Amino acid sequence: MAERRRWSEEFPRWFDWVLEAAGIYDWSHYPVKGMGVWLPYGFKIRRLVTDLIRRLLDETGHDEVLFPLLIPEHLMRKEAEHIKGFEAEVYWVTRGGIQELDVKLALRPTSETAITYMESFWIKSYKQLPAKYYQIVSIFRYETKATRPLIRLREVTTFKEAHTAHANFDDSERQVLEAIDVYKRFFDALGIPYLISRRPEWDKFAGAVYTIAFDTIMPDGRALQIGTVHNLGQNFSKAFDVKIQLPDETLDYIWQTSYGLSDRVIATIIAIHGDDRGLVLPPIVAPIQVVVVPIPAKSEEETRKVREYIDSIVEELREKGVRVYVDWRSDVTPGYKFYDWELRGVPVRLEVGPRDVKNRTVVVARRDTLEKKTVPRDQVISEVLHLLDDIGRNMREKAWKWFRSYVHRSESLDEARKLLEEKRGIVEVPWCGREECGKRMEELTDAKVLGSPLQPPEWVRGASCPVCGRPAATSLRLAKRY
Ligand SMILES: Nc1ncnc2c1ncn2[C@@H]1O[C@H](COS(=O)(=O)NC(=O)[C@@H](N)CS)[C@@H](O)[C@H]1O
Repeated sequence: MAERRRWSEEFPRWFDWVLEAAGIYDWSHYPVKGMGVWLPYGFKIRRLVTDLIRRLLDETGHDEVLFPLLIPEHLMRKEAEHIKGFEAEVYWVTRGGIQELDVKLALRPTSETAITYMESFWIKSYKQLPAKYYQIVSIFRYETKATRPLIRLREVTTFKEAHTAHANFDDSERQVLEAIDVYKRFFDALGIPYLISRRPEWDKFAGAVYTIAFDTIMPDGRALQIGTVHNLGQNFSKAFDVKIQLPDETLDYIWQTSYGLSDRVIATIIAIHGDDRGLVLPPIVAPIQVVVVPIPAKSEEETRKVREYIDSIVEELREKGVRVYVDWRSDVTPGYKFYDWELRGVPVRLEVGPRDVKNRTVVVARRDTLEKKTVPRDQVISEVLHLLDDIGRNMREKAWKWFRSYVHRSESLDEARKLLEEKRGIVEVPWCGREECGKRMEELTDAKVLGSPLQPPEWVRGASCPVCGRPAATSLRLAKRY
């Protein structure tokens, strides 16, 4: 077992250590750069995370679909901005067996081209709209910046991409707001803090009219883009000639949005909630929510009583839908088991030995605060249910409190640069709204622009752009980014 890392001091090494030590993901052995293997325990977490986003999308009228992985070159090239933006990242298949292919096939970097092409056959009338599809698939991008497990992959194995079609611009704008709300509920359920920004014109999704992004802050203070919502306007529907008949019998191209999440969501659950002992999992995505550790008894009789006592607790918890596991291993000590299940982030641990059977008690330990207490047997179930709810809330509040301490405001670029240099995080400064000033700010602070709040914030009123001195129209957020 690689020796422990400190979450707070050496986050990147801690992250690599915990992915392997907790059995989440094997990044170091697979012989293709930017690609790793989901291990059994990690895959169970991934399944619970994808179940959650599926529920939120299904409840808001989306239908899950599945498109081919390969996109022929002529489709990839139809939307000029799109291919320009992805040209440097697309993997191409050029042979089938010993045959050279006459048409190069792209491994999908995202699926707007494939989906809009198929919609040109399917969608003819406004009566069929809105059409709201999503898929959770692998996408491939030949990332040239440093690849990192779950954070910057070349095969993005948990890519949830939603694609919607609408009869008019207003409907597509409403869909953008719905997508933002779905992502808020998703990240809130996982206790992941975020700032929502409209990306600047020079950093929007290739082919979009505009991009709205969710950014969080990782333990090393750098910002990470964890979700994006794009209004695509009619850029793709014009390129693919997807026209509908409107109520007044005229024809028009459809209006589209797309919004995506990836393995990064799981990276932030691990990174933001983790501590020096390892994972701390939100109960909603914990494969094991309660682990029971029997304390060995001396006699056969006592062992039998402990087992019966535990079996009755487990049965009652399972009846309540709690995911419970009893660690009956006989070759390791209770202490080792405590370490092992803390490393795997199990939210609640019950310790049960002969003394507990005699006193009709159970020792209950919570993973987030590491507090332990002895609870009477007849209160165990209600105590566990309360804890699972309280742990989720406590983790979310703690993460938001930490996040807010990393978000600053400043009217001086010099101060902003120093803040980002010394503490990292996100610094918000007044901005006139002009691109050259935004880009100049990136240079002067040696950071990247995340974008602006969706509405101009009150506090910039009367402030001036620190580059050109013009009155600020809104604010600009700067951060060291992944
Ligand atoms: N190389 C990568 N590794 C891991 N996650 C990534 C990678 N590239 C992008 N992502 C994540 O995937 C999300 C969606 O990607 S995106 O390019 O912004 N948007 C799209 O592809 C649109 N078609 C919406 S699905 C991003 O917000 C980011 O969180």
